[in-house]
Amino acid sequence: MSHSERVIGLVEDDQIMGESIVQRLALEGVTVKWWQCGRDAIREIPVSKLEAIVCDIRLPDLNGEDVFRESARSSNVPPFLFITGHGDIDQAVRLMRAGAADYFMKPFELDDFLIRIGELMGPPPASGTPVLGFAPKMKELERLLTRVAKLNSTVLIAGETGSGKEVAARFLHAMSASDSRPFMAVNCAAIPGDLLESELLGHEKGAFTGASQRHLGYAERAGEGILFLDEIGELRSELQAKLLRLIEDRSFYRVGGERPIPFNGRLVVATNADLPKLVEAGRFREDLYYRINVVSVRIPPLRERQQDIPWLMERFFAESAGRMETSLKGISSLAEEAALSYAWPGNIRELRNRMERAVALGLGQWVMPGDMFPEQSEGMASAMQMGSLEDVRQSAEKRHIIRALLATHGEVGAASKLLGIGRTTLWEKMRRLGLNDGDPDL
Ligand SMILES: Nc1ncnc2c1ncn2[C@@H]1O[C@H](COP(=O)(O)OP(=O)(O)OP(=O)(O)O)[C@@H](O)[C@H]1O
Repeated sequence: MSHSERVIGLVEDDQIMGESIVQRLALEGVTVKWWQCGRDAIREIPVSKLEAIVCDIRLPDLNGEDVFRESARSSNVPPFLFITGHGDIDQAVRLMRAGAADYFMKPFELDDFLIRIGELMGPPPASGTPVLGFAPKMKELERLLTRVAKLNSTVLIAGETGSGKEVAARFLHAMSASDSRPFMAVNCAAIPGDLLESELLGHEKGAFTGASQRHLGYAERAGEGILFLDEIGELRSELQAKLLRLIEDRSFYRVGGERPIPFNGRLVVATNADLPKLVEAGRFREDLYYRINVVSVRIPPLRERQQDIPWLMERFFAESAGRMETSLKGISSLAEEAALSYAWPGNIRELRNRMERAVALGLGQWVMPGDMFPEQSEGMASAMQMGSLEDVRQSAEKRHIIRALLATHGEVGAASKLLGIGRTTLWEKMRRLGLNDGDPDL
């Protein structure tokens, strides 16, 4: 369990028990607000933003049940976990019926107790500002990568070109405990095949003509950090075998080397190819595929997460406008609409490039569709003018809903209030406009 900057409450008068819980949770990155009597707890719980409360049943002034019932009056009561002695078991059961989350009978194993608290707290909340995207799929991906960052297994990131695989790998690195360690990115398709081995694994002096000095490869320079291999599907078969050995033995040989070099890093690989198909075609080793496919995540293409389009447009606009002299003040709604109806085959990279170009060349006050899509501006303008009233209404509605979702960090409930419609109606509209992934709770 690892929960940074998370706070739970503890109502416990026993000094030794209290201290051991506080210290143990501190090791897990959880801060504990500790009260030694019931009245103090009742007063402060409602204003303490707690994710869970651990409460002894016997307290010097009140009973744990009083603390629970008083706190339960507030609308946002965190889950209560009671600590009970043998004599209190009936009361603990009654409290569970009244809505308490669980109880632990003394004496208990602290590790089991911590696991239960971890379950009650749930995964860490996604931070207010998403890094990878606003769309529910991207928020889920962020949560998944945050969890995976704590492990040391190989991660396979699949996704179309330009969809943000490297950005996701860097996010994983930033979320891991070793974020101060190296992140070594290697694009297997960009380095000529005959050079890739020595770039990746290094070489000894004299290993081949021109090898005048020993060279440390990316795998070695990654140290205990991350070795990110992009376009893994492009790896030649000899190198596939060497990579398999690196994963299995956690060591490798520099070209021309006779001594195995330990690999202490974490391997993260990415592909835009369909690896199972490459395996079927005999172009990618099946054993290597299974080795790298321990944890796999897929980055959805931009067309499957339209909520992210206006958000990314604004980010890239601000970025480019901050770098260049421009008369532009912002993005027109027509440009936003055009971007929402475009398929983005080059995904985020294409969006970034198009926005950069628009800012560099745009002459008016607002980025217009023609600035972003010069190759089809005429066609688009006429398609827009000729669109049916229903099409126009739908695209305006879609844009407005996306704006509301952006303003409320993707909270459907809050967005529905902003839009003055019911949550179910908004949900239904989002489904119809292709703005959700089928999970009504997101
Ligand atoms: N969430 C994001 N926020 C801002 N920019 C992003 C995001 N995701 C990707 N980008 C930008 O989009 C471009 C492509 O991203 P990235 O290189 O991570 O994609 P990729 O899937 O690894 O591409 P390729 O398939 O070519 O290897 C980069 O300029 C990157 O900075």
